[in-house]
Amino acid sequence: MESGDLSQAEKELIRQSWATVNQDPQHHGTVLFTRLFDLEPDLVKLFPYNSTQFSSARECLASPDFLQHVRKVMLVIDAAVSSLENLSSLQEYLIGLGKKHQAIGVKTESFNTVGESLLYALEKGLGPAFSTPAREAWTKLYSVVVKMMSRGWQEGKEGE
Ligand code: HEM
Repeated sequence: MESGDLSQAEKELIRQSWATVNQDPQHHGTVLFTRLFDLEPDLVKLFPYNSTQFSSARECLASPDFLQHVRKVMLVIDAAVSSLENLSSLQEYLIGLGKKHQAIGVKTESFNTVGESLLYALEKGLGPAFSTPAREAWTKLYSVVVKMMSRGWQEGKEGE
């Protein structure tokens, strides 16, 4: 799907909701990852900073290194929201990012769980303002991001 599939009204819903959530990316990003680890607890093992694995999601979520990753994810989403008129400008970057995550050991299905967790965090952050059309718009946007990352993931897999 290309960015042209998002209507102007959908782009506006995305911008509005992100303006609220992005006031506190650390908090909403932590809500996202808390949900992600509830849904897929094994993902905690893929964050071995300084070669030591966290023994629990709670320990991982409290680590400054991990919080940097939360920040990185929120920055990628912010870049997507800022590039709604031209999402293909992010293509090369997202392909590279997908390749990197393949090397780290992330499965493509986990990208979808991140998407679910993002919707969860938006819902928690926005409450009733997170309308059904807003949810649909975000689902479309995130699927463009995942599609590009998955392409890179596949390239990484084939290059093994
Ligand atoms: C599916 C679960 C994910 C896991 C287990 C995971 C894990 C990791 C790990 C271990 C690193 C390297 C250490 C670090 O930079 O903190 C990393 C880097 C990174 N991740 Fe993730 N990640 C996941 C999802 C995502 C998603 C969905 C995004 C963005 C939409 C993302 C964005 C980034 C960025 C921007 C970097 C830095 C890449 C660089 O250094 O060039 N990650 N990730």
